[in-house]
Amino acid sequence: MKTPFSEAIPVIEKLKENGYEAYFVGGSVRDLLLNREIGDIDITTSAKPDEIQEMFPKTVDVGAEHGTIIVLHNGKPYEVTTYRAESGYDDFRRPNKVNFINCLREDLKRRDFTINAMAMDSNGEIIDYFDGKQHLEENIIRTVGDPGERFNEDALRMLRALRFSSQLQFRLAEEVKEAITDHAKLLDNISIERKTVEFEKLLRGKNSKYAIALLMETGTYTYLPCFASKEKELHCLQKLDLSVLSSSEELWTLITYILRNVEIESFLRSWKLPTKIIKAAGKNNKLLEQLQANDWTKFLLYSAGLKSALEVEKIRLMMNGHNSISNKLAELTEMFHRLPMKSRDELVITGRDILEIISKQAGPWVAELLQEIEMLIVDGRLKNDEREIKEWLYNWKQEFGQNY
Ligand SMILES: Nc1ccn([C@@H]2O[C@H](COP(=O)(O)OP(=O)(O)OP(=O)(O)O)[C@@H](O)[C@H]2O)c(=O)n1
Repeated sequence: MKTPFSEAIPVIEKLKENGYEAYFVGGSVRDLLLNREIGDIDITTSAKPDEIQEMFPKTVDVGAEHGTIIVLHNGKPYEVTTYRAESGYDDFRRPNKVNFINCLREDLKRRDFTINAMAMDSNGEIIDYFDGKQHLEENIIRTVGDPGERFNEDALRMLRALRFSSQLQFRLAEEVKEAITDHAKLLDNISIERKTVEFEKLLRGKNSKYAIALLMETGTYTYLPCFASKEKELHCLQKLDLSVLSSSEELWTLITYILRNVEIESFLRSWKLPTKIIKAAGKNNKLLEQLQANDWTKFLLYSAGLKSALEVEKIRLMMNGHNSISNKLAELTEMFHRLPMKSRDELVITGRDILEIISKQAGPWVAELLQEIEMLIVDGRLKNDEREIKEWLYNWKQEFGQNY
């Protein structure tokens, strides 16, 4: 049977044939031992970036200065990174100065958590210098060595600790929690893009409730854009089962809905989110507002479109503590499919047709009339048929035409 690892073995073998050491490392080894779905496969090696590039026909230089080259094998990308070693990456440019053979331990020592600091050779043998396996069994997150040192090397690791606690449903070791509390301020130096990725994963993990509690307990939440005084809102997020969310659009719609008083666009821009998400959250919040007064009507569903309608409905159901969300969403989907028309593109007449029949000067009234026709069709009171609509327009002209 092909597994993500067996497909990657030729990459390791090639490195070894050329006299280098090479191992699987990091998250993929952790996830294999946890029986979780395997994400990206990372390989660590004693070969230097230029040597990796020479050995494989298809490579992408994604950060040779940090020792990382992507190797494409059978169309799949593998991140191949030269051992991180004490002497630093600078030595890649002076290839004869360092010999990376036997530096695996050094490499693993520089990783964030013991559960992420295991390697696996091409025979499936696990190399575990820092008790990662034991900590996996104990469901605990511990740093490799001193937590303060690891967080000083990269402050994002503090948010990673919280995100893993949520995704894997692991506890944070007491000394890790304390070090995060002491070093939280270092998060000021971390780019917002990196924080956003971790925050999303943290919220969408299985134990977001615990991770949000940790955000508050360690004070790290104050280093997230616009969250400094939002304890009440974080408590609110904590009460929800966020694992039902299936997209970033849904997540950020929910967050902005809970925050209520923020200016949505500038808030989301401060998280450097893509325009697509900013637009969706803005539109969805307007819908949520409309739905506070009334339930779905055919026309509201039509105007929203199925994608937004489902996003919004899921959030409404979550907030109301509903426990049969998928049934309700299926009902709404059915209601959408029963609509006589699903989008304006399907409308068989245009503003030009209206002008021809009514023969008055163009103005906002044309768009208003088009919308009225759309509403009647969506409501099932008029057929989306050219002849019928034109007949309706002639009648309209007779009745109201003079007043326009
Ligand atoms: N700030 C970081 C980021 C990553 N790593 C190391 O690099 C590996 C790969 O990192 P990444 O791909 O970001 O995360 P994964 O652990 O693979 O987890 P996931 O794929 O679920 O994001 C980690 O396992 C860890 O050993 C680290 O030490 N410090």
